[in-house]
Formats: sequence, C-alpha cells, structure tokens
Amino acid sequence: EKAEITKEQQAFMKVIVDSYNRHQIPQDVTKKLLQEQYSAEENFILLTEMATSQVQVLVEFTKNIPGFLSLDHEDQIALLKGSAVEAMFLRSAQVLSTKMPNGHTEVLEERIRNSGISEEFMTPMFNFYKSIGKLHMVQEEQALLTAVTILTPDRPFVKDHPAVERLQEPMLEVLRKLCALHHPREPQYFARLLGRLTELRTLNHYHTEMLTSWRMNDQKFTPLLCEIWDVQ
Ligand SMILES: CC(C)c1onc(-c2c(Cl)cccc2Cl)c1COc1ccc2cc(-c3cccc(C(=O)O)c3)sc2c1
Repeated sequence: EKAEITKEQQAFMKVIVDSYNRHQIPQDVTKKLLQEQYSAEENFILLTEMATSQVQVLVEFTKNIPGFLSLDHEDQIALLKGSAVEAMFLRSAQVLSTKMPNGHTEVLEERIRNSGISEEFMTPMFNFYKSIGKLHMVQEEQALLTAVTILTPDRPFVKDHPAVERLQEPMLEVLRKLCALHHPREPQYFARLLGRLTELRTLNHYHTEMLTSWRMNDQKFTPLLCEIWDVQ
C-alpha cells in the first residue's frame, strides 16, 4: 500500500544516509570548538573554519546523491551555491538540538552568539534552531531533508529545472513515507518538516546581510567560502 517503503526506495535511502554519515567534519577540526579561547575574533575564525570544512563535506555528500553528477555541470554548481547556507543551517541545527556527548552543543551556541553577528539576526536564527529541535528528526530524515534542500529546482541560475525536479521528487516521496513511519501519531509531521524549508529560505536573506556586516568590519573568509558566497 502507499505508505510502504519499497525495496528500491530502501536501497536509494541507504545510499543517501550512508553518505550523510560518512561525510562529517573531521574530529580534529570540531574539537577545536572546545579548546580555543572565547573572543569574538577567535569565535569568528573557528566558525569560518567549521563552515569551510562543512562546505567540503557538503560537496562530497552531494556528489553521492543518485543522479546529481549526471546533471548539467553549471546546474550542479548553481545547486551547491544556492543551498550551501541552508544545508549548513540544517547541520548546525542538528548539532545545537541534539545534546552532543562531546559538549559541542553548548560551546557552538556560545561561539555563534559571540562572533560579531548582530542581535537582529540572533532571534530568527535561534528560533529556527528551536523549531528544528522540536521536530526530533531521526538521522534518515536529516539526511534526506538535506538532500531535498540541495536538489531544490528553483535556485538562482539553474537552467534545467525539470531535471532537478526529477531527482528531488523520489527523495520527497521517501521522506514522506519515513515521516509516516517514524512519527505515526503526527500525520502533519511531513508538512511541518517542509515548513522548515520555507523558514530556511528566509534565513538565506538574513545570512546575506550577516556577510555584509562582517565584511564591513573587514572580517576575512576562506577562498572556498568566498567562491560559494560570491564575496570579495
Ligand atoms: C564563515 C562563518 C563565520 C559562518 O558564516 N555564517 C555561518 C553560519 C552560521 Cl553562524 C549559522 C548557520 C549557517 C551558517 Cl553558514 C558561519 C558558520 O557556519 C557553520 C556551518 C556549519 C557548521 C557545522 C558545525 C559543527 C560543529 C560541531 C560538530 C559538527 C559535526 O558535524 O559533528 C558540526 S559548526 C558550523 C558553522
């Protein structure tokens, strides 16, 4: 019946979830969050290192999404550039909402709150983090939601929308079934999950302003971040 996850959907999901678990920021990078001192300057430098490492992880994860590498090459770049910030909000939300055994949750929040981001962005950012936390997503949902976010057809400069939709649709279908499976008493859970994707879009705009205000204070980013965010 409709809700059953088929054999091929199971295999499809396994590829994405295994890739999501395989591609993580290396321990020697994330453990710095616990070690370095807490100045706004040091926090910004650490968060820049995390974001840079996260983009590298994201690229590797994306290359393993079935069908992604057969998309037009320019569209591949457009999808990565258009979804990087949203994927990183999802990743940092996961760290902030799951009490990480290694204490990353507390230190990450502290460093984000004291890294030169102006107050006006703190509220929407941490509201998002709270709303993601309340969903108590299982790992498969996190992996698929990230893949669905990356394969969003209407990113700037994407030429072949239908080709991206053809990849996103099966993932949305598996995600819908997963939600029914893992949250049987919440029939609206899938809809709430997709609602988070809308909230992510608004965070993109805030993030663009965050970048501008950081650059006004002459904060430096890495070459990879400059490339993905079209700065400097
Ligand atoms: C350039 C830098 C200052 C910046 O500019 N905007 C943002 C941003 C901020 Cl603030 C918030 C949301 C999105 C963005 Cl994009 C950032 C920092 O972005 C990141 C991106 C990913 C991760 C993953 C982490 C993380 C920690 C522990 C464990 C793990 C883990 O995966 O185990 C991951 S921290 C981290 C910081």
